[in-house]
Amino acid sequence: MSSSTSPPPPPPPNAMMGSSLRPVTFVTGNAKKLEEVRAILGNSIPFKSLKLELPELQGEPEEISKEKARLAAIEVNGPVLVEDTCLCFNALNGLPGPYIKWFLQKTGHEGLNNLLAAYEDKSAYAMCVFSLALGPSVEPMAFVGKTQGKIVPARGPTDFGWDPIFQPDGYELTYAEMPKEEKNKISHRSRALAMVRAHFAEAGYRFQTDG
Ligand SMILES: O=c1nc[nH]c2c1ncn2[C@H]1C[C@H](O)[C@@H](COP(=O)(O)OP(=O)(O)OP(=O)(O)O)O1
Ligand SMILES: [Mg+2]
Repeated sequence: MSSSTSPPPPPPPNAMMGSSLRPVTFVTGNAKKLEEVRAILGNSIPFKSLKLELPELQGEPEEISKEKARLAAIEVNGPVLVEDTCLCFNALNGLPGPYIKWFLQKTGHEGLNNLLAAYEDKSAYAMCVFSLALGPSVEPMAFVGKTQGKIVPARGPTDFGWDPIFQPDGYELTYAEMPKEEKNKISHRSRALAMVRAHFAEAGYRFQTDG
């Protein structure tokens, strides 16, 4: 059956599609994270950055990351991207997980190895949860990337967190010993950013140009 009036157009796949967004601001207090995000994203997603240490909830990694995004979106009053990084020991059912920053600060690389001394299983995974909030009143979306590996006595440069004690599966080198480009190919961060990128491509956001 045909009708004389055409049906209403289907709703856009994303409510923000076609509207002009300000560029996304990546909010972090960690310069090394920012360096990696820049190297991994290149020109694929236009973004600015803001150095800000946001308060972090306790809880499950995804909720911690999303809450960070909510707070960042209020600060920036626009679209934001944040991430929270976990280092999870399988023998400890995923701990230290999101609390790795404090464990690292208080016990150092050696203390982190000692935590596993009582266990045969030294396996671990690095995890990054990026959260994107399009604005202060929009529910954040989370994107997770993981890299499996094991915890080893520290080897390599000590300029970025727990890189010297994490040896990804399939490598004889720790993250710290690997050339940066190699880490960025296989890292928890690059895997999560691949999902962020796919989302941007799919949602078709348009960004305001300056001015
Ligand atoms: O690829 C990494 N390789 C080695 N170490 C890493 C990596 N990525 C984060 N890290 C460290 C930084 C911090 O000690 C903890 C995560 O805590 P996390 O709250 O996500 O980071 P942060 O407070 O430094 O920066 P932010 O302002 O974005 O929250 O693991
Ligand atoms: Mg933090």
